[in-house]
Formats: sequence, structure tokens, C-alpha cells
Amino acid sequence: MDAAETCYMAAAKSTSSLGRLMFLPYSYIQTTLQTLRYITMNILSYGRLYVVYYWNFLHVMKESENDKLTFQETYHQRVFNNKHRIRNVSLPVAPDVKKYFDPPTNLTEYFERMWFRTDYFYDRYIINYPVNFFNGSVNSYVYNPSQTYVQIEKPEYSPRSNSNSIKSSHSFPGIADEIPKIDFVPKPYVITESLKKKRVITTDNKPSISGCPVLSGLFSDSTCNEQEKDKEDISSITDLKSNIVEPKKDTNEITSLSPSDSSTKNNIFYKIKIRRRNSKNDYTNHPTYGRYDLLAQAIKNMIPQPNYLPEQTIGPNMIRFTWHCCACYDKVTGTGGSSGGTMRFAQEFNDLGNTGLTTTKSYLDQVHENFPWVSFADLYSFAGCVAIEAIGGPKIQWRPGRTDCPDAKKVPPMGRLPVATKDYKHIQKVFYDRLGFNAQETVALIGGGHGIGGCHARYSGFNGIWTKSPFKWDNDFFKVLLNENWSLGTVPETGIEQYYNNDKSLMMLNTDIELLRCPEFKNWVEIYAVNDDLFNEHFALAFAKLLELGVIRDEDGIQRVKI
Ligand code: HEM
Repeated sequence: MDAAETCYMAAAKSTSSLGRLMFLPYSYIQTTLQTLRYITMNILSYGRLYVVYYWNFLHVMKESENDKLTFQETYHQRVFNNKHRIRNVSLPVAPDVKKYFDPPTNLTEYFERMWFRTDYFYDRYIINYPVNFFNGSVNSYVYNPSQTYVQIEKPEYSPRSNSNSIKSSHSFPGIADEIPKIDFVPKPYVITESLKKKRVITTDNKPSISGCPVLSGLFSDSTCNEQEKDKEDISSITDLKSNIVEPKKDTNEITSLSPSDSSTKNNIFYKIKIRRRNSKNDYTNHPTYGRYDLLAQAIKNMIPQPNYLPEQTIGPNMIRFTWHCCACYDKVTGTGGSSGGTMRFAQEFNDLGNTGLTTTKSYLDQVHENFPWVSFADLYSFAGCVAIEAIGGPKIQWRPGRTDCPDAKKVPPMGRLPVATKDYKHIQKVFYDRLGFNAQETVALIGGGHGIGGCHARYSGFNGIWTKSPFKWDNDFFKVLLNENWSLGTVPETGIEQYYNNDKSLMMLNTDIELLRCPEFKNWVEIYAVNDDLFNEHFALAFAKLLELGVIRDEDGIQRVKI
């Protein structure tokens, strides 16, 4: 209160209404000034917002070559990964919201679209951001129009430690309630010699690969002849060459992951016609064209990531990425699957189940810059095979020829990925009824995938590792599942329930424990626990089948897509 106001108040209190009248002009002036100040503040603050949003519109949104609006995405690696290797990747904006990004024709449209855009940003980058499993007020991210995402307060992130006890404000409505709240303690499992013999008899029960095109011998058949590549062409790939370690000379299998020596006549060059739909460029003369060996090596080089904490490897994340690209297949409608490379569209990628996969996606998109001829569908499916082999897993028969959908029309609906808190009926629904696997394939796939890597509170809300050797490919998952005592506990960081072993060093998801609750599944868990080779063999077949789900090929091996 300033002096004039104090004076006015005193006068108003002490004088009659006539006295107050004397101060009326002052009152008017004050009120007017206040109103003006209010309006100015509003104009300034809203104006600032409008400027920021318009800035977004001009600088963050851009038209891509295919007339698709794309969104510059940089936040993930900046926040959690390698800050220096950051590259902007572009994600297409959903077609149904695209109109809101078109230039407005009148003022009403302008404001309407501006707010819509704000919601869209918020939805995609703030609400949907996995760190919101933590309490949003402590660890919030704001959108900064200079294309960086600024962390207000850096969370002390340590996914393997339970010391950080920030209670989550996030819950999965309707899902968490379904977890049976009873502790599950499986009977001690003793592997006897007679049991071993009994189990091995079942070896002939191979996974069915019906509906899956021939996968073996791909690189030696007539359509995939080796062809010598020009020495000069190869030597021009300086970038790639510098990445390559210890080139092998006699490589003739793509799954070997070793690049062929460019100076020998045995260079691998597959004559598979690589179609990039909607692409204005012809990549047939690209120096890396058809060099799947170099592609494999480039992917492999991406796997160790010292700044991806705590694992320092994105191998498991990559495997999970490939699995999720394929896991949205529906055998009834024939939609989804690895074909079309639909994971690059926000409509699929934003599925809650895909949280945490930005890492792999951004690295693969970087790889793609050197291999622009390969379809994203092929790249995304291939990456998982490379990662499995790099981590010591079996060789997966992979077949190129997938084509990319030009737009998001073929993106399968969200919500097809399995939910970790559900029971075995849900697993059966997803794996049997939708993906077309049998019990054996299902168990091999889940046990293989969850034998490596772990859960991250910042991604799924679950936290921990499944086995004591999370970066070594083996059948430990099954052994641990059978031999440990599992009891329901809560992830301190997120409040989400999962199973822990006695000393809480290992964890299981409810769906993992469900493998023991369903006799059909348990049978295979017991088999794989004692037979590592059989597990590897079955996993490789099941994973190869997974990669081919929804991929219908022409005779030349190219995927047939109706676009
Ligand atoms: C019932 C089916 C499945 C459910 C509910 C499920 C769920 C999950 C969840 C919640 C995570 C933790 C993600 C994170 O926090 O980072 C995860 C991780 C993982 N999943 Fe699965 N999954 C299933 C099947 C599979 C299959 C079939 C594979 C592969 C063949 C697989 C491969 C992986 C891998 C490799 C990871 C570790 C990722 C990392 O360490 O970054 N999963 N899964």
C-alpha cells in the first residue's frame, strides 16, 4: 500500500460519505490503472505463450520430404543417454491431428489450433514421458522452444537400487487391481536324472512354422547371389569402415555379423530388390546398397553405450524393440507385425507398452542414415537378431524384403502388447489367439527375452533383473523361475507390484510367474531349465517366426503390401 492509498483509506474511514467523494477521482484512477495492469500482464503472459507456441509451430514442426509433418525429437538421449551424440530424429505427426498444424485461416482457427498443439505437445512429451512414473512435481520436464527438453530437477536415477523411495503418482487403472494379492511360493524343484531323460524325449516337438515362409538358406539361393562390389564403392564408405572391427574374410552368412573384407571377391551383395516406397531416391548406387554384413556391423557397433546406465549396453533394449515391432500382429485381421515399419509412427510408438524404446529407435534411425536403402521394417526386425547374436544367443534366420508403409494408415491399434500384470489367460490370448504361437514357442520367447536385460522403473515402472547374469544369453531364466521363492513386493520407486526372490536381488513380472501357474507353460519351463540347447533351438525358430508374422512375400522375397 503506497502513501496515497494509506491517506485515502484513512480519509475514507474517518470522513463522511461526502469526504469519500473527494477521493473518488483517485479511486477511479487506481481502478483504471489496476485494470490496465491486469490486461497488460495478461497480454504479456499469454502473448509470451502464443509466441512460444508459434515458435514451436515454425521451428519444431517441419514438412518432411513425403509431405508429412514431423516432430523433432531430442529429449530422450539428452536426458538419459549420451548427450554428445544426440541427433534430432523426426517423428511424423498423426494424420488426424495434422490439420491442427496447418496454417490457420482465421483468428478462431488460430487460437483453437494453438491450444490443440499445446495439448499435443503436452500429451506426447510430458504426460507420456516415462519419468512421470515418479512424482511429477519432483521430476518434471518442460517443453523448451529451443528444441531441448530441460530437466527442472535431475532425478537421482538408479534403476537397480531400491533406496530411492519416491512414491509414484502413477498407476495403471484397472490393471493393478487384477493382480492376485497372494504370495506365490513354488514347490522346490529338483532336477533328477530320470526327469532329464523324460524331458529330452519331447525334443521332437518343434515349433510350428506354418504360415512362415522358408527362412533357411536365404543367402545362398538364386535370388540372393553374392555379387562382387566395386572396390572403389566400398572404400568410399569411410564412416562405416572406421566403425568396423576385425573384418573376417570368409563370411558368407549375414548372421555372422562380421563384415566381409572389401578387398576379397567374396563380398556379400544381395540382389534383393530393395523397395523404398514413396522414396524419391534410387539407392541402388548407394555405396552400402545390399551390404547387410555392414549393416549388421553398424548395428552391432551401436550396442555398447557407455552412457546408457546402468547396463551400458542397449542390446536387451534392442531385442525388446524388435519384439514389440512384431508383437502387435493380429492373425485374424492380418494387421500389425514387423512389416510396414509402422513402429516409426507416433501412433504405434506411443503405445504405453513401448515406453523406453526411444533409445533403440534413435540409434537405429542413426544407423539408417548410412543405409538409406534398407526399409525401416527390415532394419527394425534385423536389429533384434543382431543383438541376440551379439549377446551370445542363437543365430536367427532373418529374411530381408519388408517394405515400409508411407503413412500411418496401416498402424495397428494400440493396446495389443501383452500386459505384465495379467494372468496366463492373457498370455494365451496374446500369444495363441493373436500371434499364432503355441505353448512351447510362447515359453521359449518369453524365457529368452527375459533371460537378458531387466526392468526399469523409469520405463515400465517395474524394476530389477531376472537373472544373475542379465547380459549373458543362457537358460537361467527358467532355472531361476523354478528354483527361487517368489513373493509379491512393491517397487519402491513406483509403487508397482512385482515378484521378488528371497534376498530381493531378482525379480519376476506377474506374467513370468504365470508360466508356472499354467501347466502347459510350466511343462516347457521345466524342459528348458534342463536343456539349454533345446531352448536355443526353439527360441531361434520361434523368434524367426515372430519376425515373419504378417509379412507376405512375392516370389522374389519382397513383401507384398497393399498401400
Ligand atoms: C507376456 C509377455 C511379455 C510381457 C508382459 C513383457 C513385459 C516386459 C516388461 C514390462 C519389461 C520391462 C521393460 C523396462 O522396464 O525396460 C520387459 C523387458 C524386456 N522384454 Fe519383455 N515382455 C513379454 C515378452 C517378451 C518377449 C517374448 C521378449 C523377446 C523375445 C521380450 C523381451 C524383453 C527384453 C529383452 C526386455 C529387457 C529390456 C531391457 O533390458 O531394456 N519380452 N518385458
